This record gives sequence, C-alpha cells and structure tokens, in this order.
Amino acid sequence: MSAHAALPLFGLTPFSKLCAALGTLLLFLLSLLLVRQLLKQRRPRGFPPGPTALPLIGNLLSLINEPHVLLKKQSEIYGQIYSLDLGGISTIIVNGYDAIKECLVRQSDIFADRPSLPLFKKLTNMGGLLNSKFGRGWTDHRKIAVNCFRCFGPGQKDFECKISEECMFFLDAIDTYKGKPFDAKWLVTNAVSNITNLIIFGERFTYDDKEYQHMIEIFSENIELAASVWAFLYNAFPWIGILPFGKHKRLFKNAAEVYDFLQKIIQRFSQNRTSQKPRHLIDSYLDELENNMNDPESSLSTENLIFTVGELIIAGTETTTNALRWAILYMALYPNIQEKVHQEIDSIMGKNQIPSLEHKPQMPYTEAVLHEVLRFCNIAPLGIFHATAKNTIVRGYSIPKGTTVITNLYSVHFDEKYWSTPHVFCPERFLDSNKQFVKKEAFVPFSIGRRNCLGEKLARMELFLFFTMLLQRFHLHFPPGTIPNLKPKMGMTLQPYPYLISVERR
Ligand code: HEM
Repeated sequence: MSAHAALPLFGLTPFSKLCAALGTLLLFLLSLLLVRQLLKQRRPRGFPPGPTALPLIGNLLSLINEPHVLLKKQSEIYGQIYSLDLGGISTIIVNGYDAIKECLVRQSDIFADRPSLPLFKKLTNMGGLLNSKFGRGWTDHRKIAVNCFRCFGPGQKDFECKISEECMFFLDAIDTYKGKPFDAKWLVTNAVSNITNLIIFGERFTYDDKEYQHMIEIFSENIELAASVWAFLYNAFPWIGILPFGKHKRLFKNAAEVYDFLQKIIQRFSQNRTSQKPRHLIDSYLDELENNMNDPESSLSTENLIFTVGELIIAGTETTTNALRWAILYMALYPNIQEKVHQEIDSIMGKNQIPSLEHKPQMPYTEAVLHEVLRFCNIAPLGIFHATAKNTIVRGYSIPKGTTVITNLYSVHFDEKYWSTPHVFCPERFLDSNKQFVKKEAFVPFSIGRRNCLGEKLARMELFLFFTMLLQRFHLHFPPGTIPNLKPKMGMTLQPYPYLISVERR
C-alpha cells in the first residue's frame, strides 16, 4: 500500500476532507437511487409472469427492434398476458384477440386510462385528447372532436365530395411526373392531412406550403423518435433529460417547434370568429371554452386546444398515409391483385364515373384488398399505450392501478386461431365462397374498447376513395430492376422505407 493511500482522514487538508465527505455523500445518494430503482423493479404480488429483468434497465431491450414480433414470440412462452419491467415501469403485454377483448372490451373503463409516462407528461402534461387521462379531461375533448366530425367531417353529406376534390389535386400532382419514378410519400401525406385540416381549420393547405410541410415532417419524425430507445430510456430515467445529447432532445425540440407553429395557425383561423357560430373545430373548441369559463373542473384550455389539434393532425395523417403507401407498394408488388382491382373498378364505375362510397358494397374485392393491407401491414402494431384506472384481476392475475398496458394488435392480426396462413398477403381471406366481402372478428387495426380510434370512419372513407380513384386513373409499377424493402420502418406506426413508383395512365 502506498504512503498516500494509507493516510488516515485526520491527516488530510480541509479541502481534501471536504472532497472525501462529498464523495461519500454522492456514493450514498447513488446507492439510495439504486435501491429505489431495484425496489421499483420488483414484480407486484399476483402480477403476470414474464422474462427475467436485468438490473436497472429491466426488459427495455425487448422494445428495440420490431418489438411487436418479439412480444408475440414471448407470449408463446409466458402466456397471452405477461409482464415486462421497462426500467422500473411495470407493464403488462396483452397478446391475441381473446385476451385483448377481455381487457379492452369486458373491462373497458378499467383499461381506458393512459400511462403517466415522463415523455407524455413533458409533451402534453397528460392533457389534450389522445394522451389524456381517462376522466373528465378525456370526455370533454373526445365529445368536442366527435361533434366536430359529425358537423364538419364524415357526418356531413358533402364531405365525400370534399375528399374527392382533394383526390383530384392528388392525382393531378401525380400526373406531373409523366410516368417518371417518384416517391409518393409527401404527396400522400399532404393530401391525407388536408382531409383532417378541413375539419380542424375548414380549409386545405396547398402542396407547396413549405411551413406546413415542415411542421408535418418534424411531427412525423417525432412519431419515429417516440418509439426509439432514447424515448424508453427517458421514461425510465427522466433525469437523462439533463444530458446534452440523445434523441429525446430532438424530440422535445421538434415538439416545441410544432406547438409554436400550431399556436400561430390556431390564432389565424380563429380570427373573425362569431361566438357560437362555429366554422370548424377550432371555433367549436373556443365556444366550449367560453361556455365552461366558470366551471372550475373544466379541462378546456388554449394549451389543450393546441395539443388536441396536433394530435388529430398527426393521428389522422401518419396512419392513413402509411396505409395508402403500403397499399400502393403491394399493388405494384402483386400485379395480379392490382389487375383484379382494376377489373372491379372498370365493371362498377367505368373509367369516367367518380368513385363514391355508394359503390363500396358492390366492390368486395377492393374492400378485401384494403382490409388485407390493414391486417398485414399493422399500421399501429402496439396501438397506443393504455393504463389501468383501478386495481383489477384478469385471468387470475392481479393488475394494480396505474400499470402500463401494451396491446399487441399485430399479434391479433397474426393470431393463428383466427387466421390461416397469416404470413401470406391474401385479400381472398376477406371473401366468402360467393366472393362477397365478409367481416372478421379478429380485425382490429383501429383497436377496440373505450379508447378505440376516433377517426375510423373517416380513415375508411379516405382509404376507399383515394385508393379507387388512384387505380381508376393509373397503373402502378416499380421502376425496372427495383424491388423495395418490404420490412417496415419502425416507429409508433409502421411505414414502408422510401420507395420509388412509376405510374402510367390507364
Ligand atoms: C388507417 C388509419 C388509422 C389507423 C390504423 C388508426 C389506428 C388507431 C389506433 C390503433 C388507435 C389506438 C386506440 C387505443 O388506444 O386503443 C387510435 C387512436 C386514435 N385515433 Fe386513429 N387510426 C387511423 C386514423 C385516424 C384518423 C383519420 C384520425 C382523425 C383524424 C384518428 C384519430 C385518432 C385519435 C384521436 C385517437 C385517440 C382516441 C382516444 O384516445 O380516445 N385516427 N387510432
């Protein structure tokens, strides 16, 4: 032992003593944090079993690469309902149609909460609509949105014409490529988000509106970042927020920029408003805000209006856009399926009649293709995270209030009990022996239960009209010698990797 190391504490200078004391204190605090973290990681009594958790990070690694696939595989070992520790956040994973129905439908109120994870708290303070805790805040916001969808959206007769008008802008923009290969991503994104914009702002944005485009781009980037390792690390260890690096930094920067932009356009679209004579969702929200001014329990606020508008734009854009991009990709990949859709379109509305929702019941094959795209491509494979609003029991397991619940919707669409050869893209599975369309129980792309997708009807309208109008006018194929990557790009939603498509007028 060196003479220096052997020095007893009383031989040190006052400065060295202070350093030693601070070091000891730091070590003590770190040990306390470690013990606290390890205690948080203990599985509650009666909780479902699950894979062994590592110290500190628990099972966070399960969520890194194609988590929906791994979570389904794990359910084959631990059962349809099992648990994971996401770095001190106790979580249950629910797999397969039967188990998801048991939770989201049979115990709909109990499973209708959202988890108060640090990321969501920082982004929306658990307000707005999509991330809102289950209670008055959620009811107020959902009611306003549902009413607006009725008054300014799919509930209105002329809304279908407005979607068709947007489709025309979309098709004309595609025509400008004159058969040259292009990536359809931003055109589809713009066209689809404009449908939601009609409800929110009463207006569409032109495809060359750079400011709006930039907002959608960084918002969409956040959907990817929100499912990144950094986001999960931030949820487990929010103190990493002080680090000068990490993808969560970019996520917060993007969110701040988006909210700033939304605040400005909300102000612009609420100008010249007449109280109680709403023209769009923003006016309706401000009317309700006025009506509830003296209610101390009201959750309505200008801040929650910004969150709600942002959530509706992104929930409506990212999902439907990805579904259409997958549909285009699979039509080019399977020309025989595309050909059958072409034949059905030609026989029902010919080359000139504008496709309308009235045609839908006569077009079982097209319906089957769109359903198969939603089943096979799993746009939101893990839905949106839920949480339990109360202590409960499912399949004999005790699930405490506040447990995070991940519903693996992908596992439902690949559940062998309900689907034969689920790994094959086969629209015919949605047709009966008379080639008529049949609904399938285990088809849940929009989720089920109290928090089910608010935009389901709108999304179905958009998918049908955009898809039929696109295929009525064009033949789709990949540029010669190219086959795109069929693996999905990971995020909260699954999207195709960028790919080029060529279109020719039919
Ligand atoms: C193909 C298109 C779409 C798919 C696959 C889809 C899927 C989903 C899924 C899986 C959820 C989670 C439900 C849950 O928590 O259990 C959800 C929620 C939601 N979706 Fe969609 N969605 C689509 C289109 C839309 C559109 C067009 C809008 C509106 C413009 C929209 C608005 C919402 C909202 C607001 C929620 C949150 C509901 C709540 O928390 O009460 N979605 N969607």
